[in-house]
Amino acid sequence: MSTATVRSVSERLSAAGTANALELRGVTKRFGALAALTDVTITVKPGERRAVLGSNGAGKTTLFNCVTGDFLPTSGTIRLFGEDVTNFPAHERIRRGLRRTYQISLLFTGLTVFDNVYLACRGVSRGRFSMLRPRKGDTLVQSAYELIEAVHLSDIAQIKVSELSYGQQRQLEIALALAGAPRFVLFDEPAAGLSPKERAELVEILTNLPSHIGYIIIEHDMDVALRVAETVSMMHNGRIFKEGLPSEIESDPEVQELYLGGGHG
Ligand SMILES: Nc1ncnc2c1ncn2[C@@H]1O[C@H](COP(=O)(O)OP(=O)(O)OP(=O)(O)O)[C@@H](O)[C@H]1O
Repeated sequence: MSTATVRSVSERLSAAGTANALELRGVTKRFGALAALTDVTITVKPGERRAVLGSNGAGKTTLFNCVTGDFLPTSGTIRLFGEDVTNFPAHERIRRGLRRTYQISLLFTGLTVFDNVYLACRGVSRGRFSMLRPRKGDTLVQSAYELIEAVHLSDIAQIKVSELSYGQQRQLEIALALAGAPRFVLFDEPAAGLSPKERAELVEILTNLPSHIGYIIIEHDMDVALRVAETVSMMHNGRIFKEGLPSEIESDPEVQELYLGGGHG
């Protein structure tokens, strides 16, 4: 890692607060006899960008589902910005600044890019049941346009989602996840199905997110993951077996054997 990168990372971390963004301690999740997660302990600092990598069935999605509250862990604790949220429902975690994207699309394809983002902004703000049309000067309108710009879709803000390319739809999904000023985002395979050009754009979008927003990215594309993450956790069979900097992970023989050479994905 270069000196410039190290400096910008530490500056960002100190600007983002003191409590850890996310802390998992001894998290186990069983489905009947199957342990999808076993004794998972992870600490992510505020503003930190972490990749969680591992082969199919390693437990990555289950990890996300435990963090969001879609699943309750069988044992262990989960803290979000210092608060124990282990038994909190998903909406309480969203209120505390947690967001996620999904592998499946949740877009309204008959609406425009702007309408999708505006509705997401309304959905996480007060007065969301108002039937009034958005007005110029409305702060939510401004927020929606800022998010659209952040994901490089300004030129097509008034285009219907059904007319967007697959890559543009994935970019829009990132904008939806960013609605309502999140502090921590879980990105679930955002590069899946993207062309090389779209992947490069994704890398740019993620690396240019506001500095206080930390995230975990699950990604099968090692190249994307290692470029957008500052730290990496490797999973196998429901356990974290290695953590390190992208450069350390990339050159680690055990990782190479289990993941890079093992026909993952
Ligand atoms: N709801 C569920 N009920 C039963 N078993 C489940 C459930 N969800 C996940 N599993 C099992 O838990 C294990 C971990 O699955 P998980 O989806 O978390 O892995 P993953 O690392 O996300 O894999 P992939 O990269 O293929 O998405 C797998 O053996 C899977 O079959």
